[in-house]
Amino acid sequence: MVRCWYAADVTPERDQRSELQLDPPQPIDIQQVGELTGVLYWKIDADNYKSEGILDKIRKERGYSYEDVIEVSPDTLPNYEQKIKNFFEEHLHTDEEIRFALAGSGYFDVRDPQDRWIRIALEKGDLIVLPAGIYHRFTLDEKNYIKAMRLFVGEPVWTPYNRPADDMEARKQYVHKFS
Ligand SMILES: CSCCC(=O)/C(O)=C/O
Ligand SMILES: [Fe+2]
Repeated sequence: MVRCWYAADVTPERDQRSELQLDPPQPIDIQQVGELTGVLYWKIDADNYKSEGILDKIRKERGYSYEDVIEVSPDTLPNYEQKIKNFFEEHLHTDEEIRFALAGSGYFDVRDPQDRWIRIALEKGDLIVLPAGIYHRFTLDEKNYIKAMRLFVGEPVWTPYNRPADDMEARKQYVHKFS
């Protein structure tokens, strides 16, 4: 099962790629993360997802018509340094952010209703959906590699809106549901 915990701040001594555990650690399970934030989660067989059928069912039910694959590593991602920096700027999107880890791992951080960071350790086979309007960020972990499928309803829009974006309609709707 995907591991999640409340995360400490990044400091000069604690890199974004470290676990950022609190002292003492404050784990939280993904069901609770979902209740607090609206994040959805599924475990999928990443080696057999085509025959397994779970991904197809999710895709049909939620209307995900677009897919591509992103490989985040210094060797594979064009403009890597800038993209890594952008991914870790706290931001929101006007649509869901859907990521299915095919290989490797990384951390998605999402804000809870008290504005605390919850860290979600995405690994091979984890599929998460971040709702439109949720403040979040992404970083690789210390292994420095993830390959993920990106899904979308219709033509993809990847635009991040950095915090503060509280006046955006997507944010207002999100806050109305989860606060
Ligand atoms: C694991 S995919 C890289 C992160 C990303 O695409 C994104 O939009 C983060 O917010
Ligand atoms: Fe994002």
